[in-house]
Amino acid sequence: MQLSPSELILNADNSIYHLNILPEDIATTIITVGDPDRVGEVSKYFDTIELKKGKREFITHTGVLNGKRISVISTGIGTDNIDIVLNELDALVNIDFTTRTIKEEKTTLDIIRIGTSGAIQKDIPINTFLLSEYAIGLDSLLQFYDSKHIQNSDLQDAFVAHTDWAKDKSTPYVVTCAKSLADKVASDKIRMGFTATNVGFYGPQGRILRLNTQDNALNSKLASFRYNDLKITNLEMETSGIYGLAKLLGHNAISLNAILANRATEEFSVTPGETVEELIKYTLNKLT
Ligand SMILES: O=P(O)(O)O[C@H]1O[C@H](CO)[C@@H](O)[C@H]1O
Ligand SMILES: O=c1cc[nH]c(=O)[nH]1
Repeated sequence: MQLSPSELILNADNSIYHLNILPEDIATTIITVGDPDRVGEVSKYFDTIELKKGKREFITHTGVLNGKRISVISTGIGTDNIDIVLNELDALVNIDFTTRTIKEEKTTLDIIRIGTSGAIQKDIPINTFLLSEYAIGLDSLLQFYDSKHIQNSDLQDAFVAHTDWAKDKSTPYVVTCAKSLADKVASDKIRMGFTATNVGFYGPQGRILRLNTQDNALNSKLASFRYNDLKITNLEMETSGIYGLAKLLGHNAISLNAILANRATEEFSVTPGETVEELIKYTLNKLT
């Protein structure tokens, strides 16, 4: 079936609509970062850079490090942007732009998020590196897709009961990382975690500046939730969407978090730039 111009949207140069890149512009190993300025912080370590392109918050650099071709792309903030980035990355490798048809033979991408995050457990020190083994999406992205088969409904039901989750909010979904990729990047420098992804930085992460929240106990309920030996470790804004869509589309994804805030101890890193830089160097070293 041919995908129509309103569904698969290509620019005049045949690049994909938002990312503004061509199929040949990306490697099969892709690092995602939230902040467009972080793209250069990653690609400055490449031995060679073959491409720099961008549009809106979606900046892409592709290059080679130690013989391995890598792309780094900024997603901006939130799972709404992740919907765009994951679908367009997949289209770049798995849809033929000339015939507008889905390719018979699929390409699998390795997708590695390098992002920042806030811990909700007291015992997670500032500047920790954390790999999200599990993610719980408090956003609604995955619920728009045929995705029940990749959700962990028992865990979700236990979470909804524990937190007395308001019906006005979307139903939480639990998804997991790609174990093979996690094994490649993990070490004793990385703490494994269970990441909660939410739709905002303030109210949805329990921050109160001037506005009161619907549930002032949200973060303490997240922190006290237990399921077998699992407990929620940290909060950020992309991981559940990346894991959910990557799994549905047949890609491998992991999310690495530089813990800059601890919400339980009310601390924030005094060296955020250095911590993110260390995580970038660590990740590139493991990938190449
Ligand atoms: O540092 P990045 O990758 O943007 O990740 C985290 O930081 C942003 C909020 O400040 C959100 O995108 C959150 O997920
Ligand atoms: O607390 C934090 C820190 C970074 N990013 C988030 O989303 N939350």
